[in-house]
Amino acid sequence: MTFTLILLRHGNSDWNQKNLFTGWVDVRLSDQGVAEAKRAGELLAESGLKPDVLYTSVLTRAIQTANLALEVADRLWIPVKRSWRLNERHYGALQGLDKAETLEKYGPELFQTWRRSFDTPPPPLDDDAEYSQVHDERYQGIDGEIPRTESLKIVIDRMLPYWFSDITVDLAAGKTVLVTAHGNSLRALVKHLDGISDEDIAELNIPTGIPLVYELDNNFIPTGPARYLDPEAAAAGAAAVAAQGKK
Ligand SMILES: O=C(O)[C@@H](CO)OP(=O)(O)O
Repeated sequence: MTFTLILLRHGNSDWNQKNLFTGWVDVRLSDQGVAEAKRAGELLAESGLKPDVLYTSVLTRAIQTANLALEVADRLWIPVKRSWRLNERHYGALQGLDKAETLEKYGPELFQTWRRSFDTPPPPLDDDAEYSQVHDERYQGIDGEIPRTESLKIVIDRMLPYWFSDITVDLAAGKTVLVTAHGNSLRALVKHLDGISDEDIAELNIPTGIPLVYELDNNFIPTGPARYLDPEAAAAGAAAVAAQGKK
C-alpha cells in the first residue's frame, strides 16, 4: 500500500511580485497567483487525484491558494486543518525589504547565506518593527515563542513534529493529503522526505502554484521521485525563484 501526498506552494503573492522578502507577513495573492491557484486545481482534476484532507499554514496566501484550487477541483468541501507550523520561514529583519536592494547592499554571499543556507538565520526582527508578528492574534496561543527570525533548520524543527503528529496520521489512514504551504516550509518537508543534505538543499527551489505529488511507503519514505503535475512550468518557476534579486 502506498500513500499519496500532494504539496502545493501558494501562488504568486503581491510581495513576490514586488520582489520583497515576505516570511510571516500576511500578504495576499496577486492576480497572477489567483490564476496559478486555479490552474493548480485544473491540474489536480486532470490528474484524477482527489485530496481527502487539506493542511494549510495560517497565512492568507496559502489559504486562498488551497480554496481556489479545491474549488476548481470541486473538492472545496474536504476537512481542513491549519497550523502555524506550516508557515513560511520567518525572515527576520529582512521582512519587507526589497530583494534586489538587499543583494546590492550586502553582496551575493551574505544574500545567498540569508536566503538559502541551512542554519544561518537573518538578523532578528524587532518586536516594534512594522512587519513584526508578535502582536498578531493568530499566534497568541502557540506553544513556545513566536519567532523573530528562522533558518531552514529551525523551520524543520518546528514543522516536523506536526508532520509526525498529524499529517502522517491522515496518510496512514489512507487519505490523500494536500499540503498547501510556502517556498521554505515545503523545502523543509522535501528535504526530510528526499533525504537531501544540508548543503544540497540550497539548490532546491519550489515554484509557485504547481502540485508536487509523492507516493510514500508504510514508513512515509518516497517510493520514487516526486512528480510535478506540470513539469515544464515547474522547471521554469523554480529557475525564476532562484534568480530573485538578480534583476
Ligand atoms: O520572501 C519569502 O518569504 C520567500 C518566499 O517568497 O522568499 P525566498 O524564496 O527568497 O526565500
